[in-house]
Amino acid sequence: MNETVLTVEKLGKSFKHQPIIQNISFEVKKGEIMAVLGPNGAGKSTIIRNIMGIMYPDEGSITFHNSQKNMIPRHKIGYLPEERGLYKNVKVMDILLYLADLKSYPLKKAKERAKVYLKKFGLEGKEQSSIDELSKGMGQKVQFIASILHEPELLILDEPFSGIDPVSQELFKKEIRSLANNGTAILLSSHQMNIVEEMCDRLFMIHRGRKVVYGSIEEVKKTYANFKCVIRGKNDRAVLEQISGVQRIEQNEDVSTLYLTKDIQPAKWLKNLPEYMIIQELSLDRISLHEIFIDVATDQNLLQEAGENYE
Ligand SMILES: Nc1ncnc2c1ncn2[C@@H]1O[C@H](COP(=O)(O)OP(=O)(O)OP(=O)(O)O)[C@@H](O)[C@H]1O
Repeated sequence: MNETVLTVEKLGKSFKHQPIIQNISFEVKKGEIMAVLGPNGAGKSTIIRNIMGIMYPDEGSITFHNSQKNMIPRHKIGYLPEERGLYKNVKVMDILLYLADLKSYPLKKAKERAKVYLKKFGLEGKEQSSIDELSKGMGQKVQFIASILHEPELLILDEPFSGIDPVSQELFKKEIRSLANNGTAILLSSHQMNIVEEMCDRLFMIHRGRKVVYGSIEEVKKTYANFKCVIRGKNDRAVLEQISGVQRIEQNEDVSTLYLTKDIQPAKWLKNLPEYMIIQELSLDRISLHEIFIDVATDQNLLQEAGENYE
């Protein structure tokens, strides 16, 4: 088991006596990508700001390795805030070196790494351009480079993919994965569920400031009905209700969606479908993280297996 880099324990924060986050506990381990998810206003940035010391928690503790609060070594943390923006009239290389220097990172090494990363992100030749001469996406790339230049042990990325094109998204994804493979602990907040599903190891989902889901992507999917089967064809609900392994049925005109219990074996289940069923089209897919998110965020709680209480 990898060593724990960040421990957030029972974190609580209120604004004007209104609780914003409550009893938030999770860990980020060396070499893993942990996602913090939740609908707008759920409290993701508040958690991140408390970790970064931009805000102080009312309750709970934040531990980096074994050191708490003001002992947290800031130079070992990289942070890409939700609010983008670097000094506008400063040159790209100058800002990168200045920020690395603030983290006490050696100048020569910072310059070498800056060149490598600028090339990687297609910004070769832009070293002497000022930030306001760059496009928004280019500026974001520079800010991302600034967050990783000093080789942080913990990297916190608040919505790293917002506002960047699909090609650049691939570059970001590749780089984030490679940093994790080299041991960086990564905490990432994003609204793009497909990306989270694809690249994160574990996730922590909050809703109205409280934990709703925490675990590996696999564990989370197991907690929710595993597969869904979509059938096009006019079938009576009564017929569908007799099929074993069906947890819940949704019908919309001729399309029926069957949410299946997690104990079914897909091939066996398909084989046992009644012969008299009308099937024009059929698909069997895993529930996506996107669907789980919508289920949680809209308070439906329909996808979670009946009787399960996810802890
Ligand atoms: N400084 C503040 N004063 C008062 N309320 C605040 C402050 N900062 C955040 N809030 C409130 O706390 C709640 C959580 O905000 P937060 O920015 O953490 O959400 P989020 O999950 O990051 O949302 P989004 O996905 O929209 O970025 C919101 O209701 C917000 O209005």
